[in-house]
Amino acid sequence: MAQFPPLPGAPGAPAAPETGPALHTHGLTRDYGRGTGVFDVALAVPRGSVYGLVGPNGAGKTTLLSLISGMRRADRGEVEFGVPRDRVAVCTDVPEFEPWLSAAEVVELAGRLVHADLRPENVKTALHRAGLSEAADRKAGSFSRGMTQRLGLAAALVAEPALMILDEPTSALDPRGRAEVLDLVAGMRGRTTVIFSSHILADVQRVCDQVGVLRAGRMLYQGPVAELVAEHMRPTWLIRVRDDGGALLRTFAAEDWVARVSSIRPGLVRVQARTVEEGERNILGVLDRSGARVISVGPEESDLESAFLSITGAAR
Ligand SMILES: Nc1ncnc2c1ncn2[C@@H]1O[C@H](COP(=O)(O)OP(=O)(O)OP(=O)(O)O)[C@@H](O)[C@H]1O
Repeated sequence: MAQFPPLPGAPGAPAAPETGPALHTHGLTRDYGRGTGVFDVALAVPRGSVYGLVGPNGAGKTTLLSLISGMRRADRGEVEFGVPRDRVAVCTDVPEFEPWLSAAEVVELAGRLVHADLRPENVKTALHRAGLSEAADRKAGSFSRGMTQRLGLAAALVAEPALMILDEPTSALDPRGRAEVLDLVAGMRGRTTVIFSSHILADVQRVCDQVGVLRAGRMLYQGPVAELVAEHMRPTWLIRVRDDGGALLRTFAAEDWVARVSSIRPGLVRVQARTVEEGERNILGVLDRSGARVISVGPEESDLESAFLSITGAAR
């Protein structure tokens, strides 16, 4: 049985501290059997951060967020909020609303659950931030999946939460909608703590400062995105040349410090050294001796995607 401490903000509970993590869990476990579920998860979400929860399909992201938000029960472990419980907002990946309510009514209802004195401006602002001003009077039942997802965000935003838990908030959105929602999330940094799950690692890299990598229900890495990317920096360079690059490729292949060389497309060669140092010491000398007409040469940027693939054991 899960041992939950009294929720901060609940009657009789101590006042929430203003420092320390906005959310943390200890030993959080939900075992569905046959190795699935989440196991011993110690999540730590720093106050004011934007925390991305990533992992392959079935890693346990939705389960973990549901345990935190109380929608599912843990077998064991603890969830501790560092913010008042009534300032935590949750938005599921497929939010559902009464189809006969207008978007404004949905948001107003959500807001009044928390603030009895909610003002019409609060509803307007939330709809505006979620990009739904034009659709305020339309029935929720007529909304596309992307608009429904935005409505979920508006309903979560209206009471100005201190912590937002968002499960795949951009999954149903087109590229423009995704960019808008990511900007919205990025704009909350420092004021509102946000934890969101996503499959799209470029999105996470763009807006998150913290990341948690789940695989098979276990947390493989948790910490700053920048650190994870730097740890997995690969000693790889991209070289653009005027010709098709075939001769250069053969030249690099004969070098003993080169671990791998490949042609990405005509005129673009990728060279992977055994170490950063060997690459930095040798690459320009080889280019010089080769006589190739070099347009550009530079390190291949490491990104969250390559770090993720490395950490979860998949080869690129
Ligand atoms: N209620 C349940 N009963 C039994 N097994 C479940 C239940 N819910 C989820 N699972 C299993 O637990 C694992 C984790 O599922 P979960 O939905 O939490 O993963 P996820 O990381 O959110 O996946 P996705 O990225 O595909 O949405 C999966 O193997 C899933 O089939």
